[in-house]
Amino acid sequence: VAVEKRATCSNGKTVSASSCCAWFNVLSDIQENLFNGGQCGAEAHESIRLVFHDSIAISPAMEAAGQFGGGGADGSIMIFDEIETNFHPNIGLDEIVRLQKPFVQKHGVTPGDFIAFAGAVALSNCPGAPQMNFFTGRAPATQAAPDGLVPEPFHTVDQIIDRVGDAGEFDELELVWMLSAHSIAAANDVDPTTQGLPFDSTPGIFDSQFFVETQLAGTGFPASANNQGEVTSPLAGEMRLQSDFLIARDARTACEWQSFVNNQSKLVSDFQFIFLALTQLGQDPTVMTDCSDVIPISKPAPANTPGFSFFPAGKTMADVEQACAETPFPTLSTLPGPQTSVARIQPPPGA
Ligand code: HEM
Ligand SMILES: [Ca+2]
Ligand SMILES: [Ca+2]
Repeated sequence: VAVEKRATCSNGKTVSASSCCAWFNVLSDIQENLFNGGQCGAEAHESIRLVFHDSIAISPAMEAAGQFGGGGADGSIMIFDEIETNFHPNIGLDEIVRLQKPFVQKHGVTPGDFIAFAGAVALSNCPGAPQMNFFTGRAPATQAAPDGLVPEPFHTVDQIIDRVGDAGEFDELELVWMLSAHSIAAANDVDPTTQGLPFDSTPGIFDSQFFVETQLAGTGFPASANNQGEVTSPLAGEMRLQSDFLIARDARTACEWQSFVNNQSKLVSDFQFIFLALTQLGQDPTVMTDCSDVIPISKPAPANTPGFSFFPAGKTMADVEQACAETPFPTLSTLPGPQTSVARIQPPPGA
């Protein structure tokens, strides 16, 4: 096997292989024309969710039973979008697939590589995110993934632990790591009446507020009540998924959940690891090319949130539903002022 040497691209940047250089053109194109000038907005959030829903659809258990179990991070969700975006857990992803497709065609890259790339670039736009990795080499999927492999917010903790265990031999701690993505997330379809309801009070920042706020006692729904997979949240305007509520309180996962509170460096290193693993599901990493040099250095967390967690205004330790039996919940300060409502995320035009 010929080992490619480090190469210098026409923009003067050094990369691990000359084949990586073409991705700089993709980068500037999507930063400008998909992510609205490098924002951590709805398009970035949806591009990150798309990585998960493309990659997690792989099942060695189904293969062992003689059925096709999906190809993981293979771009199937874009190539067979007419099939996969109609699966119930993929609701709403037709929109980001439609927005991404023209870039795939224009730049002549594979859908699987593009989805992983867009996800890594999207994360780099969210202050506080890890330095993201990106490897190329995903051949186009030849079959749609089967239905039933993507976790739903109304699934039990057992179901979700089993699913990620099957997909990538991920354990329950790694499940918690991957859910850090819900720190930069909102729901458009869980509540059919209202779009863009964030999962934490800082949906534009990759921080640990998701892990703090999911531990607070629920008080109400941000919009309509009794939606499948939704439970009450502690803040006006905030959406809480039943699955996040349960995983935050399950004896197998609660201490790992709490471990991210006030610990940005653990959050960052665990997510950097698990995101790369997700983007390599179903692929052989030893034959992929490391183009991580193309991904921008992530924006630092803003000065007013220096990696530390806080209680939202009006909330204190008394609101914490302590679930980790071994370690007390960290002492946090409360943001000053009256309780505020979490602002909705503007969906992309035409969504
Ligand atoms: C494992 C169990 C998981 C469940 C049950 C789950 C469920 C959901 C649901 C129901 C939504 C709202 C969708 C909508 O109504 O628009 C959502 C949003 C999101 N999820 Fe997850 N998710 C899980 C794991 C993950 C993982 C591992 C990632 C990424 C690594 C991820 C990334 C996201 C993102 C970024 C959004 C926000 C999308 C947006 O703002 O438009 N999720 N998730
Ligand atoms: Ca796939
Ligand atoms: Ca956040």
